[in-house]
Amino acid sequence: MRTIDWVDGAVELVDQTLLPDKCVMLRIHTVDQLVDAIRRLAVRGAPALGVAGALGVVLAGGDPELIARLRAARPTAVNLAWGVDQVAEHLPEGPGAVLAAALRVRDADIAACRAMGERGADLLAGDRLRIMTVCNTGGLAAVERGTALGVVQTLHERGRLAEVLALETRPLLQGARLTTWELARMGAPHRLIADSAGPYLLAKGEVDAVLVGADRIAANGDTANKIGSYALALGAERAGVPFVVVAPESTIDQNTPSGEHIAIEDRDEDEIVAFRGVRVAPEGTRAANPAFDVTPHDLITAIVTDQRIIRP
Ligand SMILES: CSC[C@@H](O)[C@@H](O)C(=O)COP(=O)(O)O
Repeated sequence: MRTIDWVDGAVELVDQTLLPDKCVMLRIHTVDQLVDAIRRLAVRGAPALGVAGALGVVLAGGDPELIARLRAARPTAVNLAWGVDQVAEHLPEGPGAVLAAALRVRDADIAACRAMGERGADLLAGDRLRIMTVCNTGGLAAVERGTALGVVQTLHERGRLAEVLALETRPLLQGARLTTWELARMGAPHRLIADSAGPYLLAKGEVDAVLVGADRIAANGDTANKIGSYALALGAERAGVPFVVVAPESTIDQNTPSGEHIAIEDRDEDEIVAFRGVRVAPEGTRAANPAFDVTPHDLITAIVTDQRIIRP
């Protein structure tokens, strides 16, 4: 199954808001529909957003206003703007060239994820690895295989995975809803943990490596990823556990010198005070909802890309 693809003249994508209860494909015909799907996280995860941006330019039919709106639908994952730009530069060559460029972005993601899986699994030492991860970085965050969870998949295929400890990833529960769903489909052993249990389990020696994805990697290696990643990086350093970022080269933003320049998406307060329409805090409670945090490069053991290993 592909998370996102171009099928019979439209974008098709898995509506991730409905998982794990239902696996429903959405057909997207307009940029407005695509921007809505991106904002409400029906499609999400940096590599999948890159492909959404690329395919969205085909839907935009050269309209610069639509392209600008698509490019800005979410601010933190650089892949979205990157995917748009990869395709938009072919607009003068006509619709055939635009579609071909968009499909190249899709195919490049499939190849990049496979390469990251291999390189990441080669990097990690040990035969029975216990991996901790946050958010969802699997096939649902890309096209076919994921980034950090792509490494987990490769380890599992090689018979080297003991267990995954997956953080539930408040407030939208990408870990509880999506990562567990993917790990179960892979047949990979896993347990779900509360986000706040991460550093404690690291301190107890229950983890061999922390693997996370990235939404934007600044030129100095500072890395924006799902909120909670920074706490894991601090816990991992204290426990002497490798903290490894797995992301395609397209997530590295050479135009952003360091983490303090990365725009962090602030999402709706309702996502914190309620879940799926059920209020969990007293009425009128205010909330802060940064969707990402920044892990400074000195806490990162290695960045595994589709082309190389960087030690920031
Ligand atoms: C391979 S996905 C890398 C990141 O995009 C992922 O870790 C993440 O933070 C996704 O956040 P989301 O808000 O679900 O789009």
